[in-house]
Amino acid sequence: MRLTTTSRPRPAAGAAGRDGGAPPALSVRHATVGYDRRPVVRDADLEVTDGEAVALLGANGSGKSTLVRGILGLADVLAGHVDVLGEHVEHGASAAARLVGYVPQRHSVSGAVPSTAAEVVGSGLLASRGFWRPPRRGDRERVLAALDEVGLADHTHERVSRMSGGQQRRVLIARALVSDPCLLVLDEPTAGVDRASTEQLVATLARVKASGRALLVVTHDLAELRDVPDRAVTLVEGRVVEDVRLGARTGA
Ligand SMILES: Nc1ncnc2c1ncn2[C@@H]1O[C@H](COP(=O)(O)OP(=O)(O)OP(=O)(O)O)[C@@H](O)[C@H]1O
Repeated sequence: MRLTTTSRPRPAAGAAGRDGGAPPALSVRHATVGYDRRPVVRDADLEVTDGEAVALLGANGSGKSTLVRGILGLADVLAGHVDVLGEHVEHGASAAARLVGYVPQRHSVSGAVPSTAAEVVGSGLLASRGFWRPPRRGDRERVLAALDEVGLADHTHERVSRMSGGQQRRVLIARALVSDPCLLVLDEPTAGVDRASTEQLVATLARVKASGRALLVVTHDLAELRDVPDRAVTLVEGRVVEDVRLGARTGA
């Protein structure tokens, strides 16, 4: 039984887009992002629309994580704008937590925690809603739909610590999807994952994109993502030096 649909209703939007239509999932305009007033990323422009996937490339220390932290409201936007679905993202503000799903780099689930896949995914609802709020009707269905979206509907009650690294990564993607974000940001989703699991992860990302969500994927290995990214944006020393549309690629 499929619990997800292929076209998602948009959550309530903020301001209209620049052409007066619906705002893009992510709009970064002339943004300078850094820490303690020290700029790391300067004058960056980046837009990701619904159903579009963008790969974010750059050498170590080029500022990829800092830009992502700016989008998540975890680093200071010192100048310019970062808008998610037309809502300004400010350091510490809650808009990003509601509208952006985030899958951190090399995150796996501790073997010491005897949680099931459903419990880990359910924790994503607490994070986006606030720990003090009571469970809502429909939470169980949301968890099942998120697990279905990543192809793990048959693993709901399985201990995550017993799953493969690739499956654990997909559980974490489901945790990021459970609050129905318009934008999913992933930091090196295929790093440290074997080839077969990478194929499944890439298929999962293709499905998430087909559902209409926007994807921003930080990666060192564009080829590994096959045909998922529509564009590649490259950072060098904190500046966006290239934003190119990618043609259909056949992969290796
Ligand atoms: N929390 C922080 N406080 C102060 N400076 C930071 C912080 N995090 C990163 N930096 C600095 O920002 C610069 C860019 O780092 P960042 O982690 O954004 O690069 P990156 O492209 O993501 O690198 P990598 O590929 O190695 O993860 C570096 O000079 C780093 O020292």
